[in-house]
Order: sequence, then structure tokens, then C-alpha cells
Amino acid sequence: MPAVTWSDVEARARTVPLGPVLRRGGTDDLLLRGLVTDSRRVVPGSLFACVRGASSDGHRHAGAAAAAGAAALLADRPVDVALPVLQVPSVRACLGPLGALLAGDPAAALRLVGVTGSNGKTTTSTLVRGVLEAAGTPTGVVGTLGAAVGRRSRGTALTTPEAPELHELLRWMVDAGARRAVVEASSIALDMGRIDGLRFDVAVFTGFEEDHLDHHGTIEHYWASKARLFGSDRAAAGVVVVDDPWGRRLADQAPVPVTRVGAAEDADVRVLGWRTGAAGTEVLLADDTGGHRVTSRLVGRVHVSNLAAAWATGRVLGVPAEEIAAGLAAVAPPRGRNTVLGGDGRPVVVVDYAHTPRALAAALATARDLRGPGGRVHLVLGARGRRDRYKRQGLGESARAADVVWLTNEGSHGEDPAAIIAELRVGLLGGGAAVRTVPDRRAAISAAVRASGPADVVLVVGRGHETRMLDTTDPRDAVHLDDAEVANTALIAEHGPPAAVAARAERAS
Ligand SMILES: CC(=O)N[C@H]1[C@@H](OP(=O)(O)OP(=O)(O)OC[C@H]2O[C@@H](n3ccc(=O)[nH]c3=O)[C@H](O)[C@@H]2O)O[C@H](CO)[C@@H](O)[C@@H]1O[C@H](C)C(=O)N[C@@H](C)C(=O)N[C@H](CCC(=O)O)C(=O)O
Repeated sequence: MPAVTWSDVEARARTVPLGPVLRRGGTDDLLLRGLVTDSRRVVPGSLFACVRGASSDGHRHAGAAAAAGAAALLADRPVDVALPVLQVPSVRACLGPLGALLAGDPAAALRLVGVTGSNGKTTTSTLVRGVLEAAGTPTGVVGTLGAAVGRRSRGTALTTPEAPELHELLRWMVDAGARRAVVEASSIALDMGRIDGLRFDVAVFTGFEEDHLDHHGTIEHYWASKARLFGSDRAAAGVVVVDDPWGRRLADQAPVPVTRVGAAEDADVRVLGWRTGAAGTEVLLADDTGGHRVTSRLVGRVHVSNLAAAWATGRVLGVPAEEIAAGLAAVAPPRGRNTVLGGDGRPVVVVDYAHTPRALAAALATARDLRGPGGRVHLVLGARGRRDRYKRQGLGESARAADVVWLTNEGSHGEDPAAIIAELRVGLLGGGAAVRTVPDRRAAISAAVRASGPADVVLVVGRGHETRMLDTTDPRDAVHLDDAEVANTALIAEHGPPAAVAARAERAS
């Protein structure tokens, strides 16, 4: 990380117009390297920001930060630690501007695309990156699956990291040669100022439904957090999927020029038709340059609007149509987003991240598309503990569209797994689906695969790409559990290897 002087830090903090900035101690030329919000990640020379959180207060960890070698503190109240302190009205409000400064303002060297929406952020971000790379622009990405640039990747804990980490990642991308970056912007991140200090060439909205109300309280607040990405201080232009009323409202109200995307007649990038199968998806689009056929390796009708949004983003950024089409065709499906396993004489298994009622309904529609003649859909369904409990009945209601529902655990985080399952079951009441309860997730996935025939589809939802599952409130208790890995093992155990592999093995023996 570049070294930054204490006087430059003070000057940047003064650009946040919230109130007085007081500097206590430290010479102007004191050098700082990196802004850190967690005392456990402090290295010698760090500026430690004391963030007040929901369960802890960074001011209480200032001593630990000093012991780890922090050179100075950013605080919003006096701290009894022998280090130079910059006292500001709100530490959180300074994280964006100071995170940018201490990372050497990497965003100035990048053109940015921000992607928000209840579902589809990861897929759309991956597609937009693919389009830009196909057009010859090295592009980084940061989101739910981590951060990536070129062939390198890094894990991240949050969809949108805290501002200092986000700017550090952008620095890493710039140093690796990136000229653009795609940033997934979660509503919580927008609300908490994690993307403060960034300005996007294009802000993309993939769609909206009730989610994260544990954090936002009301759907209106959730909506307003997402809409913030489309302010003229944040974005130069918007690409908005208008297939739901919230998208229409955003397109109508956004102060920036908006490209409307969707099936509606007034869409600027209009979806005229599509078809999807186990091998991929084809979408027919129309824009002001005429009709276009887009093919993709991504499976499922849920990706139709993601593909159209990525197309529109490419157009807004001036990428020629052929290069957008080539980019979209080349993108490999992101992990855990309608990942298709099996088939080839065995049941098809789809592993997906769907964890909201509408996303589940869409995933079930995809599962029905993939059935063979007379095939049934088996759904493996749970709900994460201690999060957005109000969604459980709605998930159960969406699940009625399956033929057989295998209710199971999805990581109870200290809640009673049986109580979570009971809440899902309420939504299933009155539906026609057969319901089985197998609390152990591995056993549930295996049982669903065992019960399926070659024309059936097993849909495993909720965790997608995740490989750790937690049943207590202590993160150290998390265990390895990869739904795709479990499904693959079960497919081989119950139905043998794919027909082609079996035939090769037979020829070889
Ligand atoms: C609601 C929320 O965003 N919470 C985030 C917040 O937690 P918090 O305010 O409770 O922090 P805290 O534990 O009270 O600690 C306060 C401060 O003390 C620091 N600390 C704490 C302990 C210590 O020993 N030393 C120390 O310095 C912490 O690093 C923190 O800076 O700050 C933490 C540190 O950055 C985050 O890890 C934490 O995310 C939690 C884990 C989380 O689950 N967030 C989810 C809800 C989230 O943000 N999700 C969105 C949406 C996902 C999507 O839609 O896909 C996301 O962008 O990921």
C-alpha cells in the first residue's frame, strides 16, 4: 500500500462535510499505510478506524490495534490510547474517502460498473465482466463470489466489502492491469456507506423483491437504499430491468439517463423471446440498432433478464454488438447459480443460490423446463437461521410448485432447525407437493437424488456457491458442506457415472 502523510489524511477527512475534525498528536509527515477497521488485521503503520458496530465498538479495540503496531487512530470520541488521533463526527462516513486515499485513489484509474438488485447481481456482474474482457478491456470484479482480476482471485466475507477493503481490492486490480471494475453493491452496503467515494459509469438494477428486512426494517427503506446507487452523485447512467413495478419506479424517478430493459413494449433493450435448456440459454433482443440473438452457457429463464441487462450495459459503455454477443457466449456459469449436474441417463441436479420466494419460483420454473417426459421436480429446501425469518412462509408457498419437497437444515446459526422447518411447512399447507423431512442436509440431498429417475430434476436451493455451514452462533463451528459436491457423490453412488464415462470404462476393460 502507498504511504500517505498524516496531514493528507486530515485534509481528506475535512472534505466530509459533517462537522469539526480535531487532530491530536502526530507530525504532518507521519506516514500511514492502509486503513483498517478490524484490530485483528492491523499491521505496523496502519491507520485504525474505530467503527461502532452492532455487536462491538471499535473504540474498545484501539488498545489492541496499538499493540499490533497501528500508527494512528480515526475515532469519533476520545480514546485513552497513546497514539495520534483524528477525531471526526462519524468514523463510518470517513471510511470511503479515507479508504480511497490510503489505497492511493485506485478508482481514479478505473471506470466502474455497479450492480444492485435483490437477485441476479453476481450473474450480471460476471456477464458484464465477460463482455468487457471480450472487448479487450482487462476488468476486475468484486461480489458474493469474492474478487477477481485476470486469472487471480481473492476471497471476501461480504458481497460488498467495507470501504477500506473495497478500495484495497481496487488497488490490487489496478496494479494487475485492470482498466475497469464491476462492483456488486448490496443494499446493506449502500446503506452503510461501503461504496462511498466511488462513482460509476453505469449503475445496473437487476430486479427487486422483499429481502434483508432484518436490516432495513421496511421494504421502502430497502428500496431507497438500492435507489441510492442511481443518484447523479453516484452514477452517470442507469440500466434498469423494468419487469417489476419497482424497476419501473426506479426508471421513472432516477435522475440519471436510464436504459430500460425487459419484455415491456417501451423497453429500450427489449426481450422478444427466449428458450433455455440444460446446454444453455438463447435470447432474442431488440434495441435501437435492430434485433440480436444472444446465446449463453447459463441455464435457466432467470438469466434472461441478466443477459439483457449485461447487453444493455455493454451498449451504454460503447461496446460493439458483436463483441457483446461474443462475451456473453463465452462466460462460464458462476458457481452455484443454476449449476447443472447429472443428466446423461441420470437425473439432472440443479444447485442454486435462490433464497427468496421469487428466486425460488424462478428456479423451480427452470427445473420444470429441464425435466424429461413425465419427469418430476424434487426440491431440497431449508432456510438460514437468524436471518429474515419473515421469508420462510413465502418460500414454502413458492415450493408448492415442486412435486416432492425435501425439507432440511440450511445452517441454523443457533436457532432450532426443527422450528425453521415448521415455518417452511406452513407455506406448503394446502399445496399438492409431497413433503418429506430429512433434517440432515447431506442425507436430504442424497435421499432426493436416490428417489429420482432419469427424467426427474432435483433442485437444491439456498446455499449455491457456499462451502461452509454453521449451526451455532460461533463462526468457528462452521463445517465444510458443498451442496454440489454432495449431489455429485450421491449421483455417482445412486446412479453410477455419466453414461459416456461408463461406456469408456467398459471399452477399456
Ligand atoms: C450489518 C452489517 O453489515 N454488519 C457488518 C458490521 O458488523 P457490526 O457492525 O456488527 O460489527 P461489530 O462486530 O459490532 O464490530 C464493530 C467494529 O469493531 C471491529 N472489531 C471487532 C472485534 C475485534 O476484536 N476487533 C475489532 O476491531 C470490527 O471489525 C468492526 O469494525 O461490520 C462487520 C465488519 O466489517 C461486518 O463483518 C458485518 O457484516 C456482517 C458479518 C454481515 O453478515 N453482514 C451482512 C448482513 C451483509 O452486509 N450482507 C450484505 C448483503 C448480501 C447480499 O445481498 O448478497 C453484503 O454486502 O454482504
